[in-house]
Amino acid sequence: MTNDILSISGVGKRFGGLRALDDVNLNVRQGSVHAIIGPNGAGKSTLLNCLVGRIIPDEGSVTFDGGSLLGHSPHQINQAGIARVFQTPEIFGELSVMENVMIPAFARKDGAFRINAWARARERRAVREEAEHILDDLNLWEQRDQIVNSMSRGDKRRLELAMCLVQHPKLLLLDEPTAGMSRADTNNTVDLLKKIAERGITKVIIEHDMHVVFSLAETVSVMAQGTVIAEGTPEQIKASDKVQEAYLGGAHL
Ligand SMILES: Nc1ncnc2c1ncn2[C@@H]1O[C@H](COP(=O)(O)OP(=O)(O)OP(=O)(O)O)[C@@H](O)[C@H]1O
Repeated sequence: MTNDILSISGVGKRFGGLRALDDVNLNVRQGSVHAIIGPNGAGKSTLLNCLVGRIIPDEGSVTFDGGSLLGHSPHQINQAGIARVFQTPEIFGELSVMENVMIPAFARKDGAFRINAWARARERRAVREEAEHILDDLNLWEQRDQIVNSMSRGDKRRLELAMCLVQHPKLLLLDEPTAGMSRADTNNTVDLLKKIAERGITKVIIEHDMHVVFSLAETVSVMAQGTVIAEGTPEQIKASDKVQEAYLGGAHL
């Protein structure tokens, strides 16, 4: 399909004798919110690692925005427009909230800073305005001068989301965005993710919390034992016997 921003085809990965990924086929539509769910050990994180260059598949292809991702470093993949929100926030604890958001914003505009002093000043102002806008969107404006180490876990996760958004990714990978959160924080995160949906960024979400999955995703792919066993709308997935079976003994849909 021409409107797929990401196409994963026939991807396989072995760890010793274990087939962590086995002929994975998955397409993500431009602008959609696509969830990948599945019981523990299904291969979700391994697949995500293949998308960001941390793991190289043994076979198959991964195409993003018209080009192959395979053989590229995590940095190159990030530059190509894929940003990942990690399970563990990767932030600079000694710096303020604003400084943390400015770092990836400047990194994105890297080349522009070498032109001349005037262009640099203009760029700096534009970058700051963009950072301010995103902090406001993510309800972090009041905390802009706070040192990150002193923030709550939920606030740190929001900050990390801000740090991803300021890079203007074409594809945002969310790796269990609500892991370890209270129900209230989870609901806030869902609201925030809905709010940023207006930006039209394609999102792939790995998530165990079915409430989150069914509130956000338009398409759900279900993985089990290293492969995609079902795909459909949240309603189709909820009604699928095959999916219920894959989850027996695990999470309930
Ligand atoms: N680096 C590795 N070396 C060896 N085996 C690995 C490695 N990474 C993952 N595995 C194995 O590959 C399989 C898939 O793991 P993966 O972490 O991708 O599953 P998952 O669906 O993300 O699970 P969870 O929901 O528990 O995070 C598991 O059996 C896991 O033990």
